[in-house]
Amino acid sequence: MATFSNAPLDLRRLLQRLVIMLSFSTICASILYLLLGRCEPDAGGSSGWNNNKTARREIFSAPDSGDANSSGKELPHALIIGVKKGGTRALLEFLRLHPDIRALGAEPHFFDRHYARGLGWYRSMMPKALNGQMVMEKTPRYFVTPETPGRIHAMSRDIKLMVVVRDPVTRAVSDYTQITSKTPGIPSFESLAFKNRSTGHIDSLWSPLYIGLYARHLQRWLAYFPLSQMHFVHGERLISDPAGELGRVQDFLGLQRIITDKHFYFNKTKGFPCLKKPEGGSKPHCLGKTKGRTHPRIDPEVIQKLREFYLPHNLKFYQMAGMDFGWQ
Ligand SMILES: Nc1ncnc2c1ncn2[C@@H]1O[C@H](COP(=O)(O)OS(=O)(=O)O)[C@@H](OP(=O)(O)O)[C@H]1O
Repeated sequence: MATFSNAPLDLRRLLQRLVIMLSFSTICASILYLLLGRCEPDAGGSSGWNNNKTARREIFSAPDSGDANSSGKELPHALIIGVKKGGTRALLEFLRLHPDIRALGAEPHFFDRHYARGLGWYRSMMPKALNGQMVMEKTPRYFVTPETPGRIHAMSRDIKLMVVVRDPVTRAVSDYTQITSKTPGIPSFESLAFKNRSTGHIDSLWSPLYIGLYARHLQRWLAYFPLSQMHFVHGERLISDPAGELGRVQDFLGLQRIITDKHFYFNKTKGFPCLKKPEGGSKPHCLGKTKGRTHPRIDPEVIQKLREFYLPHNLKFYQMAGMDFGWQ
């Protein structure tokens, strides 16, 4: 009798337990579903964050690690790609005065020498930047390294590229001066510039001369980037009118013109414009001894021959750069 009268109560308890167990398993299934990522929108979905991530992955072909800006560091938005001995250090040091620019001091040589280290390494080299600050570096060898344009394009197709252009003949002499400072006693500029001096056959593959074949190098960049993404800085004017050149560079970078005349003074001893107050410093500052070396005297006939050699080759370059360099 007692067993019979307790039966509905047991049934109720059993039902209650069943309901609790069912709810519990539904919750577990939902959690599992979420953890397995089944809730992601489909690939064609319009979630901005997700799409951006996919796009970033696609454009980076070098090995990468970690998300962008995970440590306040970002890949560059602009690069000074050349030319060697054009005035690239001066341009970088001047640009550092701008509060919206963060620039790496050393040359990382990522796209020409250390590409295998991957974009994670490259990013880790960059200075920390605040949101909205432009990150940049300079490696003058990029301009003449064949693989570089494609690699930079694979990282970012929107990157802004700057090239400091100097008279190719003076540039060659400057390059040679640097080589002799490191390796004294090498043959003269005049003898290295020619394969055969008596026939006048110029050795265009000699590195100091090869770098000055601006049109040839630019052609490789134009296979990846439109001319509008490149800005040519006049190397000689960077010395005679640094504020003017910097004004045009700031316009190109889409930045406010903050670097002006008031930042520079002409140091007569150095013979170059110097900074009244460099970034992070309080005293006037000129570039070091390796900038502004005294060039050796070169036979004027050789200088003339080199000018004649460069002119037809680089004419197209001067037209495309849209500047009157004055030494064409
Ligand atoms: N403000 C200022 N101070 C000193 N030097 C200046 C400046 N502006 C431009 N220049 C010229 O820069 C030339 C060196 O170019 P780079 O910095 O591109 O050289 S490097 O490729 O990084 O070695 C360097 O070449 P040389 O004169 O042959 O040494 C300078 O002529």
